[in-house]
Amino acid sequence: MLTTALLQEAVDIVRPLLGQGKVADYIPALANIDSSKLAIAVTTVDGTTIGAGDYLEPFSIQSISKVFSLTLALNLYREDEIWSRVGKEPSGHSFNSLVQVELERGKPRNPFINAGALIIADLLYARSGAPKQRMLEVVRKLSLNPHISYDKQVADSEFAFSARNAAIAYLMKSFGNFNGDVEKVLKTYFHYCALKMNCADLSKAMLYLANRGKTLAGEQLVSAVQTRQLNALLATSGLYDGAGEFAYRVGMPGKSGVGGGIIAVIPGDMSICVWSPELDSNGNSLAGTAMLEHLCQQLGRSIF
Ligand SMILES: NC(=O)CC[C@H](N)C(=O)O
Repeated sequence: MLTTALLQEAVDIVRPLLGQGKVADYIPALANIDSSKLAIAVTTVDGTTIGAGDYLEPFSIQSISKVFSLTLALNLYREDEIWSRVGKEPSGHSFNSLVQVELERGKPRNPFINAGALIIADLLYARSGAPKQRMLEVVRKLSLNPHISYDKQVADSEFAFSARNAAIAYLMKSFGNFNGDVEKVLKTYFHYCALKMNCADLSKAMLYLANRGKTLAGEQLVSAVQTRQLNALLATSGLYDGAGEFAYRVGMPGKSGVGGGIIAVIPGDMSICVWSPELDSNGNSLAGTAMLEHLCQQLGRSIF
């Protein structure tokens, strides 16, 4: 049964794994994080949120933001306008790979690797006035927390070390698959990555994925069919090159970020967020995955 005690048990059981992973160090703002943080929160479709560990402490959500941006794009564009520019297939390459973009002539495999998320940011930049402000409004509304904000230091630091993402964007531009000004779109993308949220905020914000598109506040954000499609993409591509391992061990649609957060969903039931900053070799939270594995075993739940 889902109880706070079960969540506390998940936190306690993975603590010995600390030290086995590696904190993201491509920018100083992330490298300096306290690697002993451990947190889990769950929001159920009846609207209840429970948590354990450091679940009220905000962290950098990083690539988890790619779920919000794709959702926003689905609100602003017809499906064919999105899927003509980015695919729906697992990449089989690291999340920030350039090679595949070159080989596949500028069309990224899916919206959850960096190249694909940059296409989505390009779309949002083109059609939503003030795309940074819009995103803030959306996540604040989804999590019922008006205090969520961007971590300026992380956003600026990402931009200062943006060579690889800039290279990906320019390469896509060279193939005619990138319309906006690269630096402006990059800044938008980095701000999304620099959103600061805690596990409770994220589990609440992702409830629509477990609730046929309906948010915690009761609004229909995307249709039930779009929700199913989002979950399918998360199950196949949300954990990058670790998606197969994650499906095997956890068996839920999910999305990770290099800040050490992972969100996961049991459709019809609950949305979950875990956080532990140390990452495995695919860039997914090592102890976070183990917490989810423990939870799904104890609950006897999986989508498979
Ligand atoms: N996997 C991630 O969380 C990557 C996000 C990171 N800001 C990047 O663009 O490289």
